[in-house]
Amino acid sequence: MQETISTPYYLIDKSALLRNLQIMDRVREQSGAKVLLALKCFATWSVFDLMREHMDGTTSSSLYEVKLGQQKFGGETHAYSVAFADHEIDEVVAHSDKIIFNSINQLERFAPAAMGKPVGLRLNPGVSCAGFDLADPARPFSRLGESDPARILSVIDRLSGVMIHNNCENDDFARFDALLGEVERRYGAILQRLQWVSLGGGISFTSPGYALDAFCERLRHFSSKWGVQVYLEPGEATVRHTTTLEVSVLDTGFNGKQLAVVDSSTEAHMLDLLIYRETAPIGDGQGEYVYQICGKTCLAGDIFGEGRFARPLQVGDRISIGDAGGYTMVKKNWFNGIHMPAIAVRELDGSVRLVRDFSYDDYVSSLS
Ligand SMILES: Cc1ncc(COP(=O)(O)O)c(C=O)c1O
Ligand SMILES: NCCCCNCC[C@H](N)C(=O)O
Repeated sequence: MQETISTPYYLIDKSALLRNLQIMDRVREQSGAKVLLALKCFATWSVFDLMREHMDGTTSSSLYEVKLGQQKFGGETHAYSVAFADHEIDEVVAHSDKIIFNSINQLERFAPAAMGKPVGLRLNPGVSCAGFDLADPARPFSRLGESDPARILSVIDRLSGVMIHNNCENDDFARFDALLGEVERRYGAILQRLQWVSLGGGISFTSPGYALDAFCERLRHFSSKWGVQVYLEPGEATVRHTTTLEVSVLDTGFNGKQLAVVDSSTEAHMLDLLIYRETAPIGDGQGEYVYQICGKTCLAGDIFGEGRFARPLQVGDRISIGDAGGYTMVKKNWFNGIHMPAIAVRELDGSVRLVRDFSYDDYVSSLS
């Protein structure tokens, strides 16, 4: 079946997803934390049937995400946004179990609309683990959350919890532990007044070798010390190494390096590679023929990375581009009018199912 699906398409492997989800189960059980999928990273609802068995719900960054979370995932639905608009707030409240405001201004403006639902505030502790300035919530002049303990204490009676997201791709438990310690030292007077604390996403606890037992113990200790329900909001950790972008070679060439142009694009289909100046894992890393795999847009730097192959590439050869689950499908766009990748799922029994494809009509209807 897989060979009959036309490229390009994203292929989500449920068995690989299940491996990450089983780690979610272990963390939930061992630590007592609740685990919410961060929809900003991955919102492909065709696999929510499997995910919802191993996660407690979703968290969101917008009205549309909160609605999707409630309607397609279920469980506990957290609403957060850097800024809600007046015309959104009633719908946000209607579709969520908790509303987390980014600022005290937003809290004061909208908390009366919360209809008695639990209200939270984003706390920005001013310290973080983020290798990219762009994704560092504690960057100078950050707009993400409130930092001043006195200001937060001034509204504490209106809060049932706080959300702290200050990690990005942090696979070092010691670093996580140290950051959480700093939060406890600086914000203890706040933590002791709360019922729940969300520690956000960006913790790579599904990565091979992550100190899972220590992580769970740390979360359990934090929870019992402050008397709070802990939440985690993993995006990337949920879907890392579960999804490929399947493409075909359209042309080959040589310009100091062997080049292969494929029927996809970084900018349109794996945008984070450009934003964060990274390359994708390509193929199985075996073989003596090295190719630079290039996208087909006009952008000179539309390059996925380099891959090794067992034989010279030819037009029509299929290639798998790895790690295409997080921040890909949610960011895809119609740049250059190139064909939008379909979405397929490899089920647990190995069968592959096409769950969505896109056509010229979708391109036309995305504009007017
Ligand atoms: C508030 C919040 N929670 C969770 C996440 C998910 O982060 P990650 O995909 O790195 O786990 C993000 C990322 O932007 C976030 O801003
Ligand atoms: N792989 C390159 C870094 C990805 C950063 N992910 C961003 C996560 C999230 N949007 C955040 O801002 O924390």
